[in-house]
Amino acid sequence: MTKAIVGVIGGSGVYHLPGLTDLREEAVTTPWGEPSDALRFGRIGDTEAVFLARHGRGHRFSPSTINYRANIDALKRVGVTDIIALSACGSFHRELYPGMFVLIDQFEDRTYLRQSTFFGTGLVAHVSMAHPIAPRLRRRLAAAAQAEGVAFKDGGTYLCMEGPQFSSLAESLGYQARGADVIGMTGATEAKLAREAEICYATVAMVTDYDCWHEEHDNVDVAAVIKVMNDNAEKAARLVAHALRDFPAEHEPCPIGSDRALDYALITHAEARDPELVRKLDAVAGRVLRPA
Ligand SMILES: CSC[C@H]1O[C@H](OP(=O)(O)O)[C@H](O)[C@@H]1O
Ligand SMILES: Nc1ncnc2[nH]cnc12
Repeated sequence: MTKAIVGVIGGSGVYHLPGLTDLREEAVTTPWGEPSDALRFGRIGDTEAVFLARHGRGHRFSPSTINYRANIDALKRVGVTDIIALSACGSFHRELYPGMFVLIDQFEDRTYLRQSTFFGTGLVAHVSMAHPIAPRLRRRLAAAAQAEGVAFKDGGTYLCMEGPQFSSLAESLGYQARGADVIGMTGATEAKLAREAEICYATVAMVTDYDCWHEEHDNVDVAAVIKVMNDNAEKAARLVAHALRDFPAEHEPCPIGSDRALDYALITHAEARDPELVRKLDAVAGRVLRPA
């Protein structure tokens, strides 16, 4: 049996997780460098949880300079099986208003300045990203939102831009026309790495603004995002606490195989693998790389 341990990644405006009991903090180092912050271990109900501030406390890292690989490796290294990612986002629909949550099920990745894979020369892997969000985890979040009376939309596409600047009007209208529902700068990179690390991943996209396309609303700025997030922090904490209190003790196998993503992904022949890269992958891919 694999014990369920839930990682919670807090984004803009979420640098702590209220409700974590038996709190303990540990700086975890990884072969990919330093995570954004120390991991904070604790529990909610009987469920073990680990909190990580994506941008670090004080918001030190920009979406392009976050060491996503170190963040995901660190969570994997301490046994995290499922990640709930909390993310602020802009909305492309009038009915997805600031304060509403979207349990997205798709990403479009338009980033270009980050490391979004653990693999490469010496060990090539191609995992499926057809369905980036773990459906069972998403259902748990939907049930928790429902039970807590939090307004949410079930499903949606998150367009992940590089940033750090917000979009131009032409870009915003273009993303809207191509069917994106919300926009942020972090989710797709994290989801790809979580999939490679065989961790179930689901995003709570919290709408903070209408980007810059809505004639009756101001163009997004940081102050607006943080103001809505401050108003929402308590709602997000309630949703997470509810989901964790109801979490099963044993990790449930993912129906789409997020937790076995490497079963058919490695293509480099054993004799052609770079031993140094194999060593770096001890936590992320140990399940399939360790001799039987
Ligand atoms: C502060 S506005 C832009 C910033 O907010 C979002 O952060 P996160 O996804 O970590 O909640 C967005 O992705 C940008 O990083
Ligand atoms: N409009 C927006 N664009 C990109 N990232 C965001 N995070 C919050 N609002 C955003």
